[in-house]
Amino acid sequence: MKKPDGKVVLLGDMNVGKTSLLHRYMEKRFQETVSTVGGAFYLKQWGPYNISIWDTAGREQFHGLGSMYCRGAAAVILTYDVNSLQSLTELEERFLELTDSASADCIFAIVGNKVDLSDDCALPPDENRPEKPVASCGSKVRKQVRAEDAIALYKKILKYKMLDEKDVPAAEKMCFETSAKTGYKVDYLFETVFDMVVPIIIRQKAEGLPQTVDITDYKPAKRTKSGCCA
Ligand SMILES: Nc1nc2c(ncn2[C@@H]2O[C@H](COP(=O)(O)OP(=O)(O)OP(=O)(O)O)[C@@H](O)[C@H]2O)c(=O)[nH]1
Ligand SMILES: [Mg+2]
Repeated sequence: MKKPDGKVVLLGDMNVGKTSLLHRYMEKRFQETVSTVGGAFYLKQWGPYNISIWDTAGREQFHGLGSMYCRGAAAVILTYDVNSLQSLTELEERFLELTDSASADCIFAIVGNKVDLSDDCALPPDENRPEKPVASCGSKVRKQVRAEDAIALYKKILKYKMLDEKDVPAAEKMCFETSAKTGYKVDYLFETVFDMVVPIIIRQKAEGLPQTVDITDYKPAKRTKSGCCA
């Protein structure tokens, strides 16, 4: 098997469409999925480099695996569902800390998937959205997460990582909206990220950093009261 030169990891809550995005990009089709168990990866040739793209499980019981998959990652694609504000909140509350093991110069992309289900009839900026029932907007439902919400999260990530806005790609460039179902902006997302990780791969190769996932790094998650893992 070819050895990967660099790693891109998809993270996000269950059901947001991580596996579907990867299928759409790699196989150019949308097919029914089953909820991911553990993780899986695809290898993508990008110019002279082989990039491994890791699909992770959003389900809580697999949460402990996330930081193992992120180890040394050149890019992390944080995925949410544009019709679920909670799925965006989860990125900050549950998934961001998993990226502590990623490369220090890791690229972050924030991706709102399932745009085919909603119309972008923008909400008034001061409307208190989460408590409101989903209103209809034309033939579709009204989108629950605005582009500005994703941009605000990107800026919080920079703060968390203690990065200066002027040293990293602009938030507007790194926040995407996609549909794995129709294929909308899926190629654009992955190919933008691949172009950005090439310099990181070159540096990692020069430093001789390994690009495999070491399962001995896995630390089982603590049990919570509900019996799930955290
Ligand atoms: N309408 C629509 N449905 C989607 C889209 N992407 C995924 N889905 C559906 O959403 C459900 C969950 O998709 P998955 O790709 O399995 O989600 P996941 O993030 O991989 O979930 P876990 O593996 O549990 O973490 C499936 O029924 C998909 O068919 C999309 O862009 N539009
Ligand atoms: Mg999945």
